[in-house]
Amino acid sequence: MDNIELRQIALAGGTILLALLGIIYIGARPKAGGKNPPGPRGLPILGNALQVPNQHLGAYFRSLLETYGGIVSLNLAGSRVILIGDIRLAKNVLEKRAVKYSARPKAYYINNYIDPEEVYWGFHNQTAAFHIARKLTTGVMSSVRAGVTEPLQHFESLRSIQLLLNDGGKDWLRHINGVPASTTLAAAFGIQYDAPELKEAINAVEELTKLSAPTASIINIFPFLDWIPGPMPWRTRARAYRKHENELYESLVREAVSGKNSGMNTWAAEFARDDKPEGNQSRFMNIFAATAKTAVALQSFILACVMHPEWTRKAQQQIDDIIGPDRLPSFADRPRLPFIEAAMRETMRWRPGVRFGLPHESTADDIIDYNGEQYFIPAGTTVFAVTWAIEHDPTKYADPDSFDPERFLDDKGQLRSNYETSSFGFGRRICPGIPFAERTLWIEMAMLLWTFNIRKAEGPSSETGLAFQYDDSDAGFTGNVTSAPRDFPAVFEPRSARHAEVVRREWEDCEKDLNILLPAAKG
Ligand code: HEM
Repeated sequence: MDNIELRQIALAGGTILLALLGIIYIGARPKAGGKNPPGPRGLPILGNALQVPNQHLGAYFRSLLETYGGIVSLNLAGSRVILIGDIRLAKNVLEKRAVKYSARPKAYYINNYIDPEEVYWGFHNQTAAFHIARKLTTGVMSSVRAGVTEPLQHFESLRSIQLLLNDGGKDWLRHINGVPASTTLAAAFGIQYDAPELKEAINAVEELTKLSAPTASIINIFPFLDWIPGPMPWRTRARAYRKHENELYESLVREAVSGKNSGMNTWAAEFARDDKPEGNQSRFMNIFAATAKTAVALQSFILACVMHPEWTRKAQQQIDDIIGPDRLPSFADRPRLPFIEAAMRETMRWRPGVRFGLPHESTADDIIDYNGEQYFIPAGTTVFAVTWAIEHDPTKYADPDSFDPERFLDDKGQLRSNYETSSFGFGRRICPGIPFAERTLWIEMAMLLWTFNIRKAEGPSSETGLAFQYDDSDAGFTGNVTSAPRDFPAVFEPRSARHAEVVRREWEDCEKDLNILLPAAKG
């Protein structure tokens, strides 16, 4: 849903509403028993639509929450939006009242053309299909929790580390992005990191991301245009995408279930098994090609190493004390390396990849109590839990823009027990991929810190002739639904010749065959 342009959509939506219906806007009025949450004053008809920026929506939402408190109401040309900037309230609404707050707002182009069969179940409401897909995902994630994918995740991280060693970080973004992409697609479909299908699957997700943006098609704004018969551009593009996508995923699932990858314990094989009560559900596998959010977290981690290197010395000290210079970290070391865990939590807090979560939609009228006030939330309200505000609440996180993993550690250097985060969403729609994402992040961060000192590139850039200006403010990040650091150079220096030699040796000796890394269950 990148390139979101709420303002344009709301503006056009509001205008068309007026023109077609000729109604006089009466505003989103409070009902008996509760008032509207506070928010900026809007215009007649358009409400706040003209105030909403096209980019950096997360920053705008955060500034509103700082001005008005932990809950803000916006009226986008008649559509009601609630922003939440307080984790207690987010849990109270999206978790305790999940029955009312777990739908997704509908998008015309996605629902009617891009994904009419609702296989990308994260976009859609809680239908029977959604419950089946979610249950199966919880099932594969329980084997992830049990460690089934850890050998694969260890291998993929080691692969990226030796690539970084070989080029000193010249192509670091590609190597780092490759980790979540090939780990997820191997676990899901058994795709090898060098298989052509990997690139194809990533391209298909990129196209889906574009097509699912609210601005992807004029019919999101003017659905009545869809009455025009014939080969309109939105139909042609969606049809081409669907055809290519169906062929791609059918072949990925076929290879995983009965073809060359069928010797592996993949999620596709699990979804396709027809001896379970739900039968073969492999059509829900497409969603697992999305790996961007994990990649963004790794990019932000590299930015934190480059711009705020002070903390890396402490992390490396702990790694040296526990592991020493003769081997790389492995998952077995995780309980003894709380600093890495804290650095991972701080990365997710400091520059969350999804700055205002994914929208939930309420399905029944509700009244919520907050700070002594009662607020009325009508059915059909879009609710955003704004991570960018929640994770930067100065009453909870001192100096919230500084990168400081130690805020998650107690006096003895152990992890504090009260950890909670908004970065993965809430309630019935909370990210089901957390166990997999966390393992990918942890092992990659541990290996990077063991092997390298990661620093800024010095000297003038060959392209501009000027020193590169590093920037961790909003301007240094893309301002879409997924907020990633803009490209920046980084140098990956091995901490010693010994460290480099150990990486090369472990890479040479490690198991590389996915059939062995992900063995199919016997019997
Ligand atoms: C650092 C990495 C990740 C982040 C920050 C992240 C974040 C999120 C967020 C914020 C949501 C929306 C939650 C809500 O609506 O309340 C979500 C949904 C989802 N995520 Fe993740 N995610 C990550 C990695 C993954 C991975 C690795 C997978 C799968 C292997 C995954 C699968 C999903 C799915 C299927 C949904 C839709 C759930 C639903 O609608 O019920 N995510 N994620």
